[in-house]
Amino acid sequence: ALAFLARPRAARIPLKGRHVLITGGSSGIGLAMATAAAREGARVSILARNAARLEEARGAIRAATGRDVGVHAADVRDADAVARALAEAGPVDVLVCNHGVFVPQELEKQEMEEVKWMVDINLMGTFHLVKAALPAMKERTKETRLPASIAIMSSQAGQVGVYGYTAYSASKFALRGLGEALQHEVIADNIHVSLIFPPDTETPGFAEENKRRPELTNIIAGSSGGMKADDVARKALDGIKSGKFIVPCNFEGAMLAVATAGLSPQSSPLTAFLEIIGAGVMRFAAICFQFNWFMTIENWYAKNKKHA
Ligand SMILES: NC(=O)C1=CN([C@@H]2O[C@H](COP(=O)(O)OP(=O)(O)OC[C@H]3O[C@@H](n4cnc5c(N)ncnc54)[C@H](OP(=O)(O)O)[C@@H]3O)[C@@H](O)[C@H]2O)C=CC1
Ligand SMILES: CCCCCCCCCCCCCCCC(=O)[C@@H](N)CO
Repeated sequence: ALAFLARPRAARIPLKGRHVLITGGSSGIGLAMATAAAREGARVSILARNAARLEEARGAIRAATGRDVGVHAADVRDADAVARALAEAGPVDVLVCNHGVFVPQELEKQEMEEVKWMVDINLMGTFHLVKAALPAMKERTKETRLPASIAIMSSQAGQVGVYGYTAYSASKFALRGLGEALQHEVIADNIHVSLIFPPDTETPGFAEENKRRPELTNIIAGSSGGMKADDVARKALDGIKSGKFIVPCNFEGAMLAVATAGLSPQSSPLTAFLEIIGAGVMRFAAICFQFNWFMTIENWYAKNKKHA
């Protein structure tokens, strides 16, 4: 029955010879994805703010793959700049909205300016990109008759709220709402939406984050094993190519995907089956994880009150 029910229908989305545009492609996960996509024979464009870092990435990708990538300097917060960059880059087959910023801090201590900055880049920036890319993407799927993809980089902090991440988690949860609704709107044009949910990943951005990370954020996020950017990039591209809506990256991520399946689209009958069978068990696991996290918080506050 699930083979009949599962929607949208499974798709294979090839990368070879197609135009893949990756935001945040000058660093970390985005750079790893750009390199892997170029290696697979895609025509790759990368977009970020800093032109010097973009050129550096272009050199690194050329050294690693022998392929040249297009670079576009734009701030995703600037809708006009994004539209200009997309016009310059030409029609996209696979749009990867990977750009993102993260500064963890208890909300009480975090300036509203920093909260707005994270929401503006992580959430509003993704709206700007999709709006700018969609018209030409639709034309292109009509012409080529090949399925296209809009991939959005969330985070495991976009599946479960984590201490120190009120702003970041909010921006990443929001991307899921955007993605679920968008999938309804673009399926008629043969466009598949993928949401990617990595755990802590070794990147320049993560090294920066660690300088300011509250101890409790560290402990709770540590419930999921860390990954290397190349491995996240591999999982992300495989997920995109098979048109998966939810793309987990490690074992804990696979459990989280079942625990938070909700009303998400599911094209795989096998995964749908695992979600149905696993629902009760994973809810129990989730209760255990939350018990553990609340105990950790309680103990940490009891210990640190003495110093206050
Ligand atoms: N590393 C991790 O632990 C995890 C990361 N993620 C997510 O993965 C994505 C990539 O993270 P990671 O590789 O660590 O990040 P990095 O900080 O290493 O790289 C971020 C990239 O985004 C670009 N970027 C940032 N702000 C803007 C902007 N306003 N406009 C255009 N481009 C921008 C940066 O370039 P520039 O500064 O030049 O604009 C850079 O290329 C993010 O969405 C992040 O939330 C999810 C889970 C875990
Ligand atoms: C029911 C089963 C539960 C399974 C285990 C749950 C583990 C949850 C851990 C959440 C980790 C959040 C990491 C965020 C990383 C990130 O986005 C930052 N580094 C910023 O980039």
